[in-house]
Amino acid sequence: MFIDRLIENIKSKKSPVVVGLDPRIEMTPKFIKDTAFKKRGENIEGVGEALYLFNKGIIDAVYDVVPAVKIQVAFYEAYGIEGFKAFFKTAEYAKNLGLMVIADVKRGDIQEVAKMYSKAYLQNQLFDAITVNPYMGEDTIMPYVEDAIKYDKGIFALVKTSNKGSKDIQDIKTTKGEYVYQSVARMINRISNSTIGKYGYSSIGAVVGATYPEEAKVLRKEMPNCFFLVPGYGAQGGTVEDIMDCFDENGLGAIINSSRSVIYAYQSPYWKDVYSEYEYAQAARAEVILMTGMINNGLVKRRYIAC
Ligand SMILES: O=C(O)c1cc(=O)[nH]c(=O)n1[C@@H]1O[C@H](COP(=O)(O)O)[C@@H](O)[C@H]1O
Repeated sequence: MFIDRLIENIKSKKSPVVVGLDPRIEMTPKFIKDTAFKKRGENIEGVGEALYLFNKGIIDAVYDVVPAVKIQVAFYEAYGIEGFKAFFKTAEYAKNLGLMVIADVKRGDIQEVAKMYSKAYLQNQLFDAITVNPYMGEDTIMPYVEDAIKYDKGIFALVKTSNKGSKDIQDIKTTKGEYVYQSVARMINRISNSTIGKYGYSSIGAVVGATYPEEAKVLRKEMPNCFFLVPGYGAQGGTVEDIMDCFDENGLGAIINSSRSVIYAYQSPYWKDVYSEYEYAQAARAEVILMTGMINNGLVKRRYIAC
């Protein structure tokens, strides 16, 4: 089952860290752009090649220390077909090195359309899981749930997102006296009952932002079946302390995504005097190892089991 494989990958890598492959061409090291543009031209094909080469370097540097990567489709979709090629090639490269691949596509639409999104990603062997947006209602996420079960995949449904404006809608009080995100959490936790693995978690998980630790603490209790995908660590301000309540006492229950803080670690004040842009991938590895150590340290301090 997807969730059991994810947990076993976390245990074997001793890390709950997910590297977010969200590459920006303007932040790509010059030596990579030079190589890509020489090969494919200084055009959209060259951009696609540069994004792929950048990702390949990061994957080579981290595949043995993290369980999964998350590839946010917008960074590729922006470059049309060439961007999509880089997206799929990146997924394939990561998969071949044993990483689990989360396609961050945040889909949501009426059932008939959702079926096609599900066909595109959950029925594609390159992807282990996708992110979905459940705010259009239960019927709209059922095609993903059905495919997750049928094709042994996972989904992470947005519950409490990391952005500032997540309060605008998600924190509205309902007539039942709870927040909208709690109603969504209840719906997802109920649906997740249909596919529980041997560690007690479901392949139907939730996205909970690192930037809302109080809400995460409540949600950990209200969604006992659901593994959390936690974005917002690092660049968006989430800290180790902020994510601790996303875990259970066995050190399970959450994977922590960091995109910018890892892939551009070589530009950060912390690493910029240590690694040059030629060593961007080593810097990403150093950052991932540091992040893993800090999280495991935090878990041990709580007397939880480390990953
Ligand atoms: O679903 C997500 O992954 C997601 C949900 C959310 O609430 N907030 C959020 O930032 N994300 C994603 O997590 C990543 C965050 O990137 P960094 O801020 O660079 O670490 C991006 O790929 C976002 O699309």
